[in-house]
Amino acid sequence: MASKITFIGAGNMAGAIIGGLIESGVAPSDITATAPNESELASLKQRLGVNTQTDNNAAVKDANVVVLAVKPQIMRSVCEAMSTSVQQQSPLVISIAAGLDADTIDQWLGGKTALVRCMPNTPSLVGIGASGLYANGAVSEAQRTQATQLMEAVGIVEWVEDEHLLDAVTAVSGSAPAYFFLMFEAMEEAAVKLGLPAATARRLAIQTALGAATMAQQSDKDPATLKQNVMSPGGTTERAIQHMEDAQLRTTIADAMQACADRAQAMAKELSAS
Ligand SMILES: NC(=O)C1=CN([C@@H]2O[C@H](COP(=O)(O)OP(=O)(O)OC[C@H]3O[C@@H](n4cnc5c(N)ncnc54)[C@H](O)[C@@H]3O)[C@@H](O)[C@H]2O)C=CC1
Ligand SMILES: O=C(O)[C@@H]1CCC=N1
Repeated sequence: MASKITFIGAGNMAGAIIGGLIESGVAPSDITATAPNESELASLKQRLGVNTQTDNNAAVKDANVVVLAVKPQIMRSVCEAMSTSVQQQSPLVISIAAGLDADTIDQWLGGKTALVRCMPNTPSLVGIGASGLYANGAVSEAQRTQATQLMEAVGIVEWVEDEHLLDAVTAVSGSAPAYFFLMFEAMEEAAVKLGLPAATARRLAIQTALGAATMAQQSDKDPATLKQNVMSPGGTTERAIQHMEDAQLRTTIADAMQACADRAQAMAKELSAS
């Protein structure tokens, strides 16, 4: 991928994607990251060897791809302050902000931007990311391929043709690593109550999640069948699963994902009106 890629913002998500890109073979010298804070940039430079810059406009010059990786709440001021540079350079712009719609960002950047909205997740850091992508009308086929290649370097990619579906992607993968981390916390706490040392419990729970995910990915059986295969009639798993069903775990998950997608929509409304 012989592109110069600039990340506007150098926080959790940018760091995860940059780490994954370098791991996949992208040269650190082809990557620039920006942030207002020199010390945040110094640690990124030391850790990953990328170029750093506190001036967003300078960082956009020479970039083929600009990834907007700041918090949604400051996206407007950041975009408006670099709109002239973006208009001059005409890079492919990829926004990873939750909620914010393509038309709003395009407007803040001065219009006619080739803009891809991407909803990634933090496992991109270890090359097992899952990203949803949406392109506006100004994105060429070559730029779509460029965005696919960039995000496939850190995981799997699914394109959506209806922009609103990115809110569903946020609910099922963007925010979802946190759901599984919560599950690890809860399982570790419960296992400690059952008498296991915390470190042992954590190791076993994480390895089990990894095993279940790998099986689900590699098997031709659906998750319901794989679950059934663990449940001996009258056995231990049946008791555990029955307890989860009785406690309406499915409803809790559905409600949480609905709340996630609703929040993305509400953020888009709040921020486009501000
Ligand atoms: N953290 C996650 O799991 C995910 C985050 N996202 C999206 O990624 C974006 C960034 O989120 P995080 O990385 O979690 O936030 P973060 O707070 O870790 O990073 C934000 C970065 O922006 C920098 N920044 C602040 N003002 C700036 C400016 N004027 N110019 C350049 N950089 C500036 C900060 O110094 C920091 O490096 C958000 O829009 C979020 O919706 C999307 C998917 C997953
Ligand atoms: O919580 C958030 O708003 C961001 C977007 C998806 C994951 N983290």
